[in-house]
Amino acid sequence: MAQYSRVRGSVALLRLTNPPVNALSAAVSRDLERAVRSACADSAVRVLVLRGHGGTFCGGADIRELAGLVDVPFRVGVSSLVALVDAVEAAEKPVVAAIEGVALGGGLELALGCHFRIAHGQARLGLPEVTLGLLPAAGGTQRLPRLVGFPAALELVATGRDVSAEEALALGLVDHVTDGDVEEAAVEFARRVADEPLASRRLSTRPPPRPADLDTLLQVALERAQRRARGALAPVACVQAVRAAATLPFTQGLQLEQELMAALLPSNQARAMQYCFFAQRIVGKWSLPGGANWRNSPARAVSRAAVIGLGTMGRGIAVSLVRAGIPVVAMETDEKQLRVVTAMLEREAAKQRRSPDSYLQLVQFTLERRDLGDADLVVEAVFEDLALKKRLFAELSSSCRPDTLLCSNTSALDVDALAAATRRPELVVGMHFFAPAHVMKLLEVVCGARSSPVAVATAMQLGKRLGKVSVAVANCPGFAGNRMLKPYVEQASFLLEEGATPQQVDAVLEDFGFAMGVFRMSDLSGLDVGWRVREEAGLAGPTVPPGESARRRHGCRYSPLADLLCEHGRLGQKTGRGWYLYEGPGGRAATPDPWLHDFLDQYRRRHGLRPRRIDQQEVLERCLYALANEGFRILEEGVAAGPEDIDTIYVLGYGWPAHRGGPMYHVAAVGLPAVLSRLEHFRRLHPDVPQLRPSALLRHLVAEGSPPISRWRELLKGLRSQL
Ligand SMILES: CCCCCCCCCCCCCC(=O)CC(=O)SCCNC(=O)CCNC(=O)[C@H](O)C(C)(C)COP(=O)(O)OP(=O)(O)OC[C@H]1O[C@@H](n2cnc3c(N)ncnc32)[C@H](O)[C@@H]1OP(=O)(O)O
Ligand SMILES: NC(=O)C1=CN([C@@H]2O[C@H](COP(=O)(O)OP(=O)(O)OC[C@H]3O[C@@H](n4cnc5c(N)ncnc54)[C@H](O)[C@@H]3O)[C@@H](O)[C@H]2O)C=CC1
Repeated sequence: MAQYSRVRGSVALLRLTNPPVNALSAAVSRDLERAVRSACADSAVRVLVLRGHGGTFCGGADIRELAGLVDVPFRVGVSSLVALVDAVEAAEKPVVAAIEGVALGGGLELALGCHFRIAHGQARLGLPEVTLGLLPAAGGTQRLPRLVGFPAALELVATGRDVSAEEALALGLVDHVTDGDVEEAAVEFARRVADEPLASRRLSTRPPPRPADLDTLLQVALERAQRRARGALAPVACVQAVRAAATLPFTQGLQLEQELMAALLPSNQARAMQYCFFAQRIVGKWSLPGGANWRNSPARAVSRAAVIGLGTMGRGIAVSLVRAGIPVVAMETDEKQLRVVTAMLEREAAKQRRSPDSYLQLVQFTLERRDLGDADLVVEAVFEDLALKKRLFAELSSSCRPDTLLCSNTSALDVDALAAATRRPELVVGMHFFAPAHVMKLLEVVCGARSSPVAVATAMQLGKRLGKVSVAVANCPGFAGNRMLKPYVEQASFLLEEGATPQQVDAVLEDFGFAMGVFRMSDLSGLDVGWRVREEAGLAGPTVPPGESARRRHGCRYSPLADLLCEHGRLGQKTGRGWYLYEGPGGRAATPDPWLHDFLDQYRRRHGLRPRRIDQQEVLERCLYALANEGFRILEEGVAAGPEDIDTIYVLGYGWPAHRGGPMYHVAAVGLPAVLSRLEHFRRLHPDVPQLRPSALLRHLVAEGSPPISRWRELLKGLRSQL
């Protein structure tokens, strides 16, 4: 909990202890407040040093208490932290925070209550509450602007971005950075400042920062927040609270901060985002049917990796590896790709404030496969062509060390088929990164039927080391994420056939919170990607059996609209036209295209389709429920271990708004009986669309009385599990 001991005579060392991240639960906050008061009352103590335990300062307020997951009366929980920070700031003896590991959320607010802050060079500091649907409500929104200035505070609070110790020092957030022992440095520092007057160090007493361009700063912050997460409440509340720091005296600002927090805490959005937080931790606790799991299966060390194919994906994967300090052999057949990667590494090094050489020296470019021999792990990212990949895996199996893991970044192909092409199927897994691979936080680890625990553990661990959230899924076409995308995209196309426009469908999805609607997203990725997949699957192009009607495939409804656009050379942004019109090839600004509207009219006339008015609710329900329904099938087949896995994949990989929790969380929040009834309704209207047939699992859950989503994982263990 919290205790204090005296070191070197007059310095009291207070230790905050609540493993693993020293979260400030109500009990811990109260305990620490008592320790602060005792140390202050000890006449032998002149100065206090406050540090954490286990290599970290503090990960913030206890999110389980905030989320109502543990039984602490809410007001007691939150008021203890506020009282603690106030007591620290009001102490008559200097308090020095010794920060290592992280000081996040309430942890940083506690440090802001201290009179001085020392940080270890590797520490990270931030106020990530906005990512939990909250705001820093232990004075953070009022004290931070008084310390680092209004613009920097506004940005940090509204985005939740954390900063390095180096940046914290530049901002004035910390007083000193050390690469040595942080406690030693803090004790030394404390002795130097023991007699300094404290008045100016109490941030609450500082005058409000008043930037001349306040209104512009606020406007820009609000616009950015809306662009990042349309409809999210917390970023707006964060901006309002920081505004108060500039416009109101401290106590009134604090009161507004707490009122805003009182409105956010019980909101559905905060619940959804806190669910996402815990979901992202649950997915790390993977298991395989044989009993191997995250606890009993150690990962193999990856001290050298290789990437094959440096196109859109491979270059991002190579950058991620280099950024994590892992030497990479990068292989290509097209020499000009090597120059692109070099430029990207230089840009990335500049962004991380590193010298270009520190990154470039970690990469060995090659056009020769024999140079891969020494890698611990290879990630293949060549064209999505099964024959090419199988050939490559067979060759790698001969040319790499016998214990080298062979991983594919395929987005949908059969990982077992790749494994079967090698003499080491147990060392083959899918590592499905998302574009751009050095930015997106998701990694789907595709466990083949013969993948060994060590292969899965190594891929999962490597993902974490690259700063990603790794989710284990079983092997099936499209795995979890892309498999669910298919019914979603199909429904959107059917809606166009029935009378909607791309901009209407996109507007509904963007209002729901997606950064981009389905058609804008398809234009961005390139319509030819899906076209090639459909051709391979016999749904489009020359492989369609002769005599098959344009709008039916394998006895089911099919929309050829996207194929027709591709045949017209409309591949999306890359060709300057797709579902929308762009300024030119590579353009980003989408405008509605009159050509497309004529094309849709003609198409409907040709197929005798009478356009009808389609309302927003139908667009949303058909797209999202079809997607979630496929999610239930994935769960019932054991392709994903629980709803948390699917929701994490969608929030981190597909732009599903975090304040809506994810597709499975969303349908649980809407109510499973209501979702079932709407799917049954749509199924009656569209009997030739199998994706609208409610899944057996959805029916089962409704029959079981719609248990809360937190219980689904346990219930699923009784079903067929591939994980
Ligand atoms: C009527 C109403 C009146 C209202 C009045 C309003 C008054 C308001 C009072 C003030 C309220 C206080 C407001 C506030 O400041 C709120 C906060 O501080 S919210 C918390 C902010 N902190 C964070 O968001 C940090 C979250 N954690 C992390 O980012 C990472 O965990 C961390 C970087 C710390 C460590 O990462 P890593 O080493 O990778 O470990 P894991 O992520 O796997 O975590 C390990 C383990 O720890 C659990 N955990 C982490 N952080 C917390 C936490 N803050 N609380 C509880 N538990 C935490 C995590 O879940 C893992 O446990 P599992 O069992 O594996 O899930
Ligand atoms: N583009 C995307 O958004 C995503 C793609 N993927 C998957 O990643 C893989 C790569 O896709 P992209 O990067 O988009 O393709 P890309 O076409 O941009 O790049 C492929 C690269 O592989 C190189 N290459 C081809 N054969 C090679 C060989 N034998 N040896 C070495 N290099 C070779 C090509 O020269 C090209 O530079 C595919 O399997 C794809 O399905 C996965 C997730 C997202």
